[in-house]
Amino acid sequence: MSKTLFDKVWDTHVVRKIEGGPDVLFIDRHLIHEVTSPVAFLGLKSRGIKVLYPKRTFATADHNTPTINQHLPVQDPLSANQLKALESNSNEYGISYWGLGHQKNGIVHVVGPEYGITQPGATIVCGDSHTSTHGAFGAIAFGIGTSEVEMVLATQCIMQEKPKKMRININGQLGKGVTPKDVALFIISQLSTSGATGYFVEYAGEVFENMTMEGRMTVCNLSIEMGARGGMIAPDEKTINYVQGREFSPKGEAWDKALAYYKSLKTDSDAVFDIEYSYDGATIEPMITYGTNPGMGMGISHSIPNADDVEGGAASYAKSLNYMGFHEGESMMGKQVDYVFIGSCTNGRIEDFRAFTSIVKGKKKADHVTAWLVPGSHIVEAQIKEEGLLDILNEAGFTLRQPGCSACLAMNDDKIPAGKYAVSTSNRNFEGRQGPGSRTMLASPLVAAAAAITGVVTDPRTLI
Ligand SMILES: CC(C)[C@H](C(=O)O)[C@@H](O)C(=O)O
Ligand code: SF4
Repeated sequence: MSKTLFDKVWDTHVVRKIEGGPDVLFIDRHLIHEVTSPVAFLGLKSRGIKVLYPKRTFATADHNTPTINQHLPVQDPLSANQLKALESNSNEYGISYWGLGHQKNGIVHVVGPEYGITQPGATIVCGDSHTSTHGAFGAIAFGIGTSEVEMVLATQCIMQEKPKKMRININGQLGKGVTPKDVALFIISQLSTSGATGYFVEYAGEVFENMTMEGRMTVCNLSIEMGARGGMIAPDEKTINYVQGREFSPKGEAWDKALAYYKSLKTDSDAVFDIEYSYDGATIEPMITYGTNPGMGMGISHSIPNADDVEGGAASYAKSLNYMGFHEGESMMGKQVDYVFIGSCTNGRIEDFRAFTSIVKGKKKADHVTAWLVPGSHIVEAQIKEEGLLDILNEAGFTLRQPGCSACLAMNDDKIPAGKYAVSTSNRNFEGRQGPGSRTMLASPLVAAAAAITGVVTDPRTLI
């Protein structure tokens, strides 16, 4: 029978089928961080259970970590406790632990691919919704809850209902200044934040084929923001070149075997999806969000829609615009910007910093803008320095912080103050997401750079 990419990976990992119930899936790699793992370990301890395959689990500290002075002790007691718990649990159970200050430390979804933990055709889970990022490699990767983290630690398996299958096809060429982030925000604006609920998405077509691995990660990362269980892209030469030779990638004979598997990971031409959507890449503009969920996005040259033209209740639409201090029919161009944040597992990779730098080069940061530039990992941080980007950024009035989730969810000190406007390359613009009362406009690194230079929302195409 014809199979989709998703079917092929799923079926390879089913250890047991429960009649009328979920499948039991083997999990190849399990990523953990300080927020969602402590309670899972407590559960193991209370039941006297060991971690079945500690070498398949990898721990990094990212959500609560400061992005300056990482050599100093963490002040906030809750964060300090969670970080301590991650360290002691990892040590106790023989799990690789990349804590604060460790050379491999960084955002879980950035370091996973960098060290080859992420593999094509693998099953990857983490107690974190943006685990969908790893689908960029043709893996089935999804976020799980804390009780499931405990289940995976104990059994290396998880019980899952097989989701429905969606394919999103985008062909054509992207225009100038249109990045993978814009593609993702465009899709979410079309489907809404619940449009893919219950589905696992495959992204297909020229636009995704032409993307770099970093770009594919950005797209898959945002799958969860339209409600999907995850998103994936078939591995190709680019994927294989990226993966080969990384620390935790297979080597020697194991690599040859893996390669044969990777090459089989394509949707059969006559395979059927439960639903398909198709768009023309040439119609996508640089995007920006104007509301309080990632589906409230539009092409930067458009006007904020009228309540009548959007799905969902008028009352919640009005509440959202009111929170943002925006009005129906307005242009976003020229809107005040107080903060610019580039970073997160969505856009904290080297390519994002290259894009940001390409715009700010030879210009100066607007005086009133506070800019937080936060690399996703130490590798990204080192690349920024090695490639000379840091010099250009410093010259333009920017400084670089240390890796971590930072203002993406503001669990550390990087909080946008109440009422202030941030153009952010992260993934969520919920009320208070970047700090109590903060107002977030999600956008690409190019839009963020244009805002940082001009101090207002600006179409980056005018600066390229
Ligand atoms: C803290 C964690 C559970 C959460 C998630 O699952 O996504 C966080 O990473 C986020 O982005 O909101
Ligand atoms: S960078 Fe943001 S979205 Fe990604 S894992 Fe951290 S908090 Fe979650």
